[in-house]
Order: sequence, then structure tokens, then C-alpha cells
Amino acid sequence: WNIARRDAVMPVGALTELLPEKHADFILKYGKTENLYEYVMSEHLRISGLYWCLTSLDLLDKLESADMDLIIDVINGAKNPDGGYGASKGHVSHILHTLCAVQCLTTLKRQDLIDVDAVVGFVKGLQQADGSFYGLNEEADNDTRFSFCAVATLYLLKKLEEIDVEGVVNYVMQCYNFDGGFGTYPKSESHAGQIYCCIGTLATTNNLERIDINRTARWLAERQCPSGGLCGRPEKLPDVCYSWWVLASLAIIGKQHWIDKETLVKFILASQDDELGGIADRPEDETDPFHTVFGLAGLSLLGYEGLQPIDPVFCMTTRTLGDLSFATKPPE
Ligand SMILES: CN(C(=O)[C@H](Cc1cnc[nH]1)NC(=O)OCc1ccccc1)[C@@H](Cc1ccccc1)C(=O)N[C@@H](Cc1ccc(O)cc1)C(=O)NO
Ligand SMILES: [Zn+2]
Repeated sequence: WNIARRDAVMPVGALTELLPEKHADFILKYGKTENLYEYVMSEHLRISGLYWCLTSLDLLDKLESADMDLIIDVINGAKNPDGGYGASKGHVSHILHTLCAVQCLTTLKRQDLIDVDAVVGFVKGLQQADGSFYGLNEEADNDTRFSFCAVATLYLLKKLEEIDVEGVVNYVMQCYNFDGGFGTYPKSESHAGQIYCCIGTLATTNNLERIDINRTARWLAERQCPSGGLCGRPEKLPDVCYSWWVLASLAIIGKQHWIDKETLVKFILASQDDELGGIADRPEDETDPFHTVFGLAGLSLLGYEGLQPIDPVFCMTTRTLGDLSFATKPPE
């Protein structure tokens, strides 16, 4: 019998080529027009939105068209006295947005604007006795996402030794599940986004040998649907952003070839909008900068020509990262 599996429908006449100019124009619109307060630039996500827009332009080799002064003003405006960065001006510091700020300033080659000791102080202050990290001091939530944000931020500043690395690695390993996946907390259900964060933490600290690579790769490869798209958990619909969370995780552990490349490329290309530009979460949906950057990054990992090579751990181009780029060689 044919078990009916949830999947996206590939529309007839879907796009089969990438439209780089369209996507560059779509992204630049968010930086220039008055409607800065589109959801991506809305207060609670603005600095994340800048990271998605900058990385998209970097992938398209169009960084020079970005409004550097405006971007630097927004990032500096989000900096707080505690050394961290908030989502935008007047927002409390959060480890997520502190990572985005460091990623943006690294991409703009302006790490000179970062008060490194202040950022290190903010991040260190969030580490708990069990090695985990809070996202902000005001909330007792040690989601494994925040472990990755802490490790990635300090690695980009070459200050990884300032935190208890053994501690955060032990906490991440407590979240490793029998099915080869990782969850948000110990004993939580496996989720592709958390797997990306946990594998990224292990790769950055050279601890990939602590997991069962084949078991984890199997869980990830099983996320590919007949449409070619990847989903975040069993029984979920495929979604372009999971082209990144799942594929980048496989790339980091050297098992990217377990995914069928042709059908995934087709799925991402079919999710473009040839009128407005940008990439959506799946074909026929509305495009946004979040799915645009993760769609382009996924295509870059798949070797799509015309896109800058991307680092699977940091979701930043290898050109931008230079010697920071993680040529992650999986353990033999
Ligand atoms: C807050 N958020 C999400 O919850 C998205 C929503 C979504 C998009 N497509 C399906 N759902 N989900 C999401 O990012 O899940 C992936 C993920 C979950 C946990 C850990 C890492 C990745 C999105 C924003 C968004 C909201 C609504 C619609 C589109 C984008 C988001 O900001 N995600 C974060 C996820 C994240 C957070 C921390 C990290 O270290 C890495 C990634 C991000 O990409 N930061 O740069
Ligand atoms: Zn998505």
C-alpha cells in the first residue's frame, strides 16, 4: 500500500532557474523604502532581519549595494550597556541578537565597532552551573539554541576559551536522543533546528566524535519528502528554511550526499516569486527575507552556480569568514 505522506505540491510551470537580480532587489527594498517596519524590520526581529538581508546579499555577491551607514546605525542603536545587543533600539540584550550583531559586523568587516570584552562579559554571564546558557538574564530558559549562539559568538571573536566549553558540550550531549536527533532540552523531542544548533556547537568545539554520525545522518536524511523538500520533524510539511537546518547539519557531519540534490534544488527554485522576488517557505507562498537567505544558503551548499560558497556552521560565506571558516572534516 502507498502510505500517504504529508507533502507540498510542486506546481506545473514552476521556475527552474534562480533569479539572482530579482532577489537582490527584493532584499534591498527592505533596506531602503519607508516600509522599514515590514515584519522583518519590525522591532522584535530587526537585527535578525539585517543578518538575513546582509547574508543574502553576500551570497549573491551584492554586498556593495547595501546601505552600510544605515545598517551600522541600526546595529549600534541596538547595543546595550550590559555588553549585549537587543532586537532593536531600546530592547533588552538577547544572546540571539548578540550573535546576529557580531555576524553582521563581521560580514561588513567592521569588527572594530565591537566592544569585545563587553560582549564576552554578557555571554559569560548567561552560562549556568550545568553548562547551559540562558538567552537573557531575565528568563530562565536554557534552550540548546542559546548554547550555539554563545559558542558561535565567542568563536567569531576568537574568545571561545572565556567560557566553560566542557560544560556546554556536556549539556548539549544531555539533549542527544536515542533516535540520533537533539531536542530543545534534555529528553525533548528531536527537531531539525535544534539538531543544527547542537551539531554546530559540537563542530565549533571539535567534539563531533561524541555522536553516532550515521544514526544522526539517518534521522536528518529521513526528513526529505517525495517533493524533494525537507521538513523539520516527521509528519510536518517540507519548508525551504529546513533546506538549511537539515542540509547544513548533514554537511557538517560529512553526509550531505544522503540527500537527493536534484529534487531539493527543484523544490527551492519552485519556491521563488518571479514577480516580487524572494523565496517563500514552499511553492505558491508569500516570500520573505528569512526564507530567501536560507533558500539561497541551501542552494549554495548544493553547489548552485553563481552563489558564494557558504560555511555550514555559521551560515556566512567562506569569503567573509576567511580563516574563521570551519572546514569541518568529520572524524574518520
Ligand atoms: C523566530 N523564528 C522562528 O520561530 C521560525 C519560524 C518558522 C519559519 N519557518 C517555519 N517556522 N522557526 C525557526 O527558525 O525554526 C528553526 C529553528 C528552530 C530552533 C533552533 C534553530 C532553528 C524565526 C523568525 C521567523 C518568524 C516567523 C516566520 C519566519 C521567520 C527566527 O528568527 N529563527 C531563528 C532560529 C535560530 C535561532 C538561533 C540560532 O542560533 C539559529 C537559528 C533565526 O533564524 N535567527 O537568525
Ligand atoms: Zn520555514
